[in-house]
Amino acid sequence: IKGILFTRIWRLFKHQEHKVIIVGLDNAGKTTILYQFSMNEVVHTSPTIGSNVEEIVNNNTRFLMWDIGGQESLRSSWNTYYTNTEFVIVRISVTREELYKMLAHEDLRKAGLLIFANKQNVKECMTVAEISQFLKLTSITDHQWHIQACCALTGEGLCQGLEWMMSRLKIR
Ligand SMILES: Nc1nc2c(ncn2[C@@H]2O[C@H](COP(=O)(O)OP(=O)(O)OP(=O)(O)O)[C@@H](O)[C@H]2O)c(=O)[nH]1
Ligand SMILES: [Mg+2]
Repeated sequence: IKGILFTRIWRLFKHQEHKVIIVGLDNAGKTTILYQFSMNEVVHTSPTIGSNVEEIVNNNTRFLMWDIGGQESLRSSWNTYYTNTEFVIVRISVTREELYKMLAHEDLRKAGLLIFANKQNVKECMTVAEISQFLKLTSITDHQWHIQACCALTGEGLCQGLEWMMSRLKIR
């Protein structure tokens, strides 16, 4: 136990475990994305009350991913997860105002922003270009950001999102 604790603390100390939060409106596919990352599997989900957390290891880089429930009543408590967050993954449906408010939060000053345009297999789904325009992403200059089309059911696009996060860590 002592050993495990020590490793954990050491890791935190060395910043080798990178905290990621996944936020977005309910039904966006956040939990599906989390378990695609951690198990390479589509799990049966029900609306998340509170949060789920999983450790994802990629090339010796450890990410601690928090998937936070997106129902309206839960959104006011998103900010309790912000401390030490290095990356935020969101699905489009967060409105522009909500997104900008979130990025302005002190605890997310240095966080990178990865936007998953999920459910690309759904016809009516907004494209990357439409989402970029809607969220006015090009006006975000104080955070590094990236938008990635994906489909959590097949896992398509998720790796590219993870790779972007890895590349951000390298150049810091
Ligand atoms: N067609 C399609 N359905 C998806 C995709 N990703 C997730 N879903 C489905 O969307 C529904 C909601 O997914 P969840 O992962 O539970 O959504 P959530 O964002 O965690 O929702 P909350 O926990 O309420 O915030 C589920 O039925 C998923 O199977 C996708 O890429 N394509
Ligand atoms: Mg969920």
